[in-house]
Amino acid sequence: MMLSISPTKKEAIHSIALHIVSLAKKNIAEKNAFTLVLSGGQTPEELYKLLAAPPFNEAVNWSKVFFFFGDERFVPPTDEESNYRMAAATLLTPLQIPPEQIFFIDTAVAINKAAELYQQKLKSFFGNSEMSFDLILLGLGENLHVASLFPHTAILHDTEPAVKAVKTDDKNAYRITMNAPLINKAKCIYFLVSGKNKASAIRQALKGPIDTDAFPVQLIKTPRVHWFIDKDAGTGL
Ligand SMILES: O=C1O[C@H](COP(=O)(O)O)[C@@H](O)[C@H](O)[C@H]1O
Repeated sequence: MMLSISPTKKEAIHSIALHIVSLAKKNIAEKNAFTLVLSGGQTPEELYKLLAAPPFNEAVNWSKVFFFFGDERFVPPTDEESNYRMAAATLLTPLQIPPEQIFFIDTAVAINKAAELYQQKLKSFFGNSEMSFDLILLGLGENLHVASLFPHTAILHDTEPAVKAVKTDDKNAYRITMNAPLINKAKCIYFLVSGKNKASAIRQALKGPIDTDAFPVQLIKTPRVHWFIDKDAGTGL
């Protein structure tokens, strides 16, 4: 595990953007493609805007990047709460990414069907290769949820990689998410977390007693995890 603490949110975002660009270039040079799983919520908005603006928009051959979503709220793609809507507005549309490179979670069907269809989409993208993304971006909720893996939900006990529908106590109660076994298969995982309101969650995640039912983020435990946080979020470390 690596931990980078920047003085401000702006600097944490700049640092993660540089790492994303470098990883994208490396993967594109080696295998002519880069698979990137986007996180939702509010924290990554500024990161996505930065990546879509000079000089970052010119630093990567974006035609070789394939975009996926780690989780989605079960709302229409036009809804304020849609993770897809946020990523499209801040990153995908400004970069003019064509639809063939965007693997979004279709919320126009019944929720269990939506999860099943997304899993099928991922399986057919990877074909005979292992379903392992080059980079998964993640955030952290104040209640230590990650993607849509919420405390005390059945999905936390999954042992096989999958995409599932979940019901939570959160205001966006119905969601679709990659589970921890699938996330942990990624070649790289970057967390972006900022703000004093996340300090206690970060402390529990990194220094707290292990209790994955209460603190789902602790399920993400490959050595290939890099945390990018600002000083405020790191207050309790
Ligand atoms: O609901 C969600 O929350 C987490 C954290 O979001 P943030 O706004 O507190 O950064 C996010 O990573 C996840 O994708 C999203 O669906």
